[in-house]
Amino acid sequence: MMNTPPADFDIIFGGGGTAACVAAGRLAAANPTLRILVLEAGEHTKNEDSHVQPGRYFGHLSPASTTLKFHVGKPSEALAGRSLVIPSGRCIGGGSSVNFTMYTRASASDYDDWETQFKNPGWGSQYLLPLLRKTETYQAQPNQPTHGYSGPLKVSWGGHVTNVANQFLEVAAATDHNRTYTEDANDFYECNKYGKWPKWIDGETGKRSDPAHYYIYNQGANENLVIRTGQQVKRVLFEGEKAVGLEYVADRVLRPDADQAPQQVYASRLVVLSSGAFGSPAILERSGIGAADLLAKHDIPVKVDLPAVGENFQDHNICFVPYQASDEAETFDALIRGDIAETTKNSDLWTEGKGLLAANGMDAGIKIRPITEQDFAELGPEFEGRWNDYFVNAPDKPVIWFGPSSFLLGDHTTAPVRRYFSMAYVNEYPISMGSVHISSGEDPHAPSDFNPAFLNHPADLATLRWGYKKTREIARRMKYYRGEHLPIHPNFAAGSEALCSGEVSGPITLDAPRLKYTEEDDKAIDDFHRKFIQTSWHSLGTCAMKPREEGGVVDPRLNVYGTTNLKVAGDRRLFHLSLLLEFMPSFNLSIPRVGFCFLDLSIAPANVGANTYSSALTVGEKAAVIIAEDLGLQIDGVGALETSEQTISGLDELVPAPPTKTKLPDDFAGLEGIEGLTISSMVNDEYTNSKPAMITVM
Ligand SMILES: Cc1cc2nc3c(=O)[nH]c(=O)nc-3n(C[C@H](O)[C@H](O)[C@H](O)COP(=O)(O)OP(=O)(O)OC[C@H]3O[C@@H](n4cnc5c(N)ncnc54)[C@H](O)[C@@H]3O)c2cc1C
Repeated sequence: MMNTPPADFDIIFGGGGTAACVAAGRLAAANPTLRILVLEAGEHTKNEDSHVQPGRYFGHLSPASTTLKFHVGKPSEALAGRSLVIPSGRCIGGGSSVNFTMYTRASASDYDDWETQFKNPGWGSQYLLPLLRKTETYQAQPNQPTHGYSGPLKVSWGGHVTNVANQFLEVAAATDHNRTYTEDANDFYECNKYGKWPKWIDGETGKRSDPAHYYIYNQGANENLVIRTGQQVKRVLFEGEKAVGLEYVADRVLRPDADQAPQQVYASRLVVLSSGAFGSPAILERSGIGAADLLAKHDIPVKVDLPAVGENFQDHNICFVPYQASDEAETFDALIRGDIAETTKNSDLWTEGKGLLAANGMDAGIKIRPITEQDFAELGPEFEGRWNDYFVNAPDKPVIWFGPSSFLLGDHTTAPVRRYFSMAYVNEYPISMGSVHISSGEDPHAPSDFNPAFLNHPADLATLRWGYKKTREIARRMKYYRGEHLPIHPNFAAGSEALCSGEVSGPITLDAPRLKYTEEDDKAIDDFHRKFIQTSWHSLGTCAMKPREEGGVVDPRLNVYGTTNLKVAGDRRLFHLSLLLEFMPSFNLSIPRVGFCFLDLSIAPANVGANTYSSALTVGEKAAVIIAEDLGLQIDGVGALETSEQTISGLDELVPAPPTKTKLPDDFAGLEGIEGLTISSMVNDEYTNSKPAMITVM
């Protein structure tokens, strides 16, 4: 038995992303004497324009970005030989500090499945809805029963809703007589209603609503809450079966010249892994927790043979199909190209909480399910089984989400300089599932052995085919429509009725007949999806919360199977805690104990039919409850989070400033030629290790 050095902290978080910021922030607010360390691979985000101005999210997608980590999948026949590249957030706040700020909630039945199908008591919708409400102040609309009105994160329509979105809604209303409009398309329960789309943006200040700023940076005066950036967690340190600390090394992207000697840090009460769907399984495997044969391959002594670690990888498949737009369309394209006048104008507007930098260009949409015979015919026989097995008895689950985006999400260096809008459609519950594992037992910077497994099932293609056809009919009728952007559309055969048109003078009439697609046309659409489908940036599921014998890695208390944990025996039930949290008690510390648990979207046992930020926040809130109870902390009122803008200061245990200009980070070695990585590359991106500069303000 090793002699564990004295602990420097009560709780250590390995990974400082979305869920970690929420849980660490809640615990610190509840008891400021709790010594909490957050170790994060990426950089600080505090008050950086590239993070707080939501409209700059494109910049993070640049191949030179240091705020994303790019995970390169194996080449796949299902993707026409492509290697899909899937990024994840890599900074304080993780995905929430770089994402598109789309506010989309899961369906209630998604969480009910987590509870009943995957046997996780306390994780059903009735327990999580109070936590969803607790995260938010819903500025978009008053008095909605399923929304919250006093949480730290603001939700609004953003600083500008484009006329493209309004046109989309008008055409949908005029042509889709089977579906209606709603003011709240995210009420948690309903599908098949068109609506404006809210954002995680403060409607008054125009700022991004992220837990980095509103759960962590606003507690800058608390010296017991320590954030260390530029640190790669290598593995968990154990004393027997008990997790006692973390080993970490300097991050090579942020600190390329730093000594790589491993350092150790110890916790007196809890070690938390919160490194996301890619980071958390990798840390577990390097710690000897994973499939025994895989660990043996990398010379890692087996601590727990847990074959499900790194399996069950899920995401959503998305396609942004671009259309040429007339000059009247309000779009982000000039901003993305770095146009100085446009950037200056919108920077000025942002100071008043208005304009495109206070928005995201995705202002309308629908969670849609098939209704008509034509819908089912377009979805075809490949989808029939999926419909009957999965969707038919879950009326709140959308088959796809679709909506307009006021930009071309593609390479603006090769596209003609003009305005574009796109139709985005997302397969909300792909059947195909992948895996992510380590490729080295020692080097935490080594690329992962990653199989995204997109489009391995024919029903996934059928769903997307429906998305293409439905959205194209709306796009062609919108008054700003000026033809398809041919490089990113299916290559229909000459003579096909479906042939794309390129430049046109205007839209077709609202009552024009719908296009008819032949089998050959459908094949062209499938080929197109194999070539162009991409990630929705919604990775999850790789350390699934399920029974161990059913492929689980963590139990419903977020403890890793086979390690000593803090499971509280007895009769305290989670729903009592959820109710208590409504009133946010404060904590009293009791017996020091050490444990090990998990907290990020890697725990999701199954997919959610939505963008995933909202679920990550909820996992963070739920984890705060569980940790408080497991540590024997008494909850008798939880400290409120100070959300005033003035309090965002302090917490400055910063790494040295990153170098201003270096070669591409290691993540990118050999990636230059990979299709998909150029998506959203910016005109003015320099290969720097500083903030990616998508939009320059001169
Ligand atoms: C580009 C992008 C756009 C998105 N757009 C939207 C959107 O518009 N709406 C929406 O709802 N969702 C969106 N998402 C998804 C959403 O942001 C994520 O689902 C969510 O942030 C996941 O939270 P998490 O806590 O599980 O992990 P993350 O937030 O990814 O946090 C994990 C953290 O761990 C760190 N880490 C990893 N490995 C290590 C290690 N070894 N050592 C130390 N630190 C480590 C990472 O750097 C990261 O900061 C988007 C995501 C991305 C990446």
